[in-house]
Amino acid sequence: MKLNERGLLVVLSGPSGVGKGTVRKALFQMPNHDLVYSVSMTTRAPRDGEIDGVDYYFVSKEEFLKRIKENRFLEWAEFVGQYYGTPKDKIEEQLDKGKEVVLEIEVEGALQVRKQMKDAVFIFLVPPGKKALYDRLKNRGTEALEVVQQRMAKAESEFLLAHKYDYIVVNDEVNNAADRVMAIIRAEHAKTARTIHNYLKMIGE
Ligand SMILES: Nc1ncnc2c1ncn2[C@@H]1O[C@H](COP(=O)(O)OP(=O)(O)OP(=O)(O)O)[C@@H](O)[C@H]1O
Ligand SMILES: Nc1nc2c(ncn2[C@@H]2O[C@H](COP(=O)(O)O)[C@@H](O)[C@H]2O)c(=O)[nH]1
Repeated sequence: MKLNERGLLVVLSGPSGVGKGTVRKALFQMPNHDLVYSVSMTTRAPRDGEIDGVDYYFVSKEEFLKRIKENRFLEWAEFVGQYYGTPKDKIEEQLDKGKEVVLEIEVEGALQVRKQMKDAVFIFLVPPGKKALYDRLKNRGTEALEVVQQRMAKAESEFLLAHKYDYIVVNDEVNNAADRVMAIIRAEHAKTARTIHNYLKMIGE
């Protein structure tokens, strides 16, 4: 194994509706990247156009709870009445292949990952303002107004945890935000800590 071969785990997080999915898709359209997206599992119903295995793995609550018991998630959380989790099976394999693995997850789950994956980079996406966040959530039109309010209330507590992240990126304009995230990924990839991790792994420590 070469010293810099292992990939970087990138945790893209932030309040619902800030634009994590939109920015992530812009990121994946950039040339010359080695990113792979970690498809999450959820108990919520698919939205129009969402594809099982692409946007999420959609499962029943029973199936999700069974997988929690079997310890098959890197992290999981209950978010406004539904379960969401990161299947752990492919993550290490992809990192060992040198891929940058992108998780797009809410705050509670991100902080669980922080405890386990010391080499990961944590990015908190913020909106240009709370009104913009509300407008984005409402105009997306995927949730009832009551759920939009619940997600906005959740966002209030999530903003208080932004200091636990390595970077805060403002999603004012999608391509600008994606450029900032890519700059972070490139800079973090080059950091010495990962080289040491890989060196220890290489010599079997
Ligand atoms: N920079 C931006 N300017 C204006 N609208 C945006 C911007 N980024 C995203 N949006 C819009 O905001 C809405 C929410 O975006 P998106 O679904 O990507 O958010 P999210 O953070 O992934 O949400 P969730 O956490 O609920 O999955 C979408 O309708 C999207 O088109
Ligand atoms: N902790 C986790 N959170 C996740 C995961 N996958 C998605 N999410 C986050 O949940 C909320 C709601 O998502 P939505 O698709 O219903 O709008 C949002 O913040 C997602 O980023 C996951 O695997 N773990």
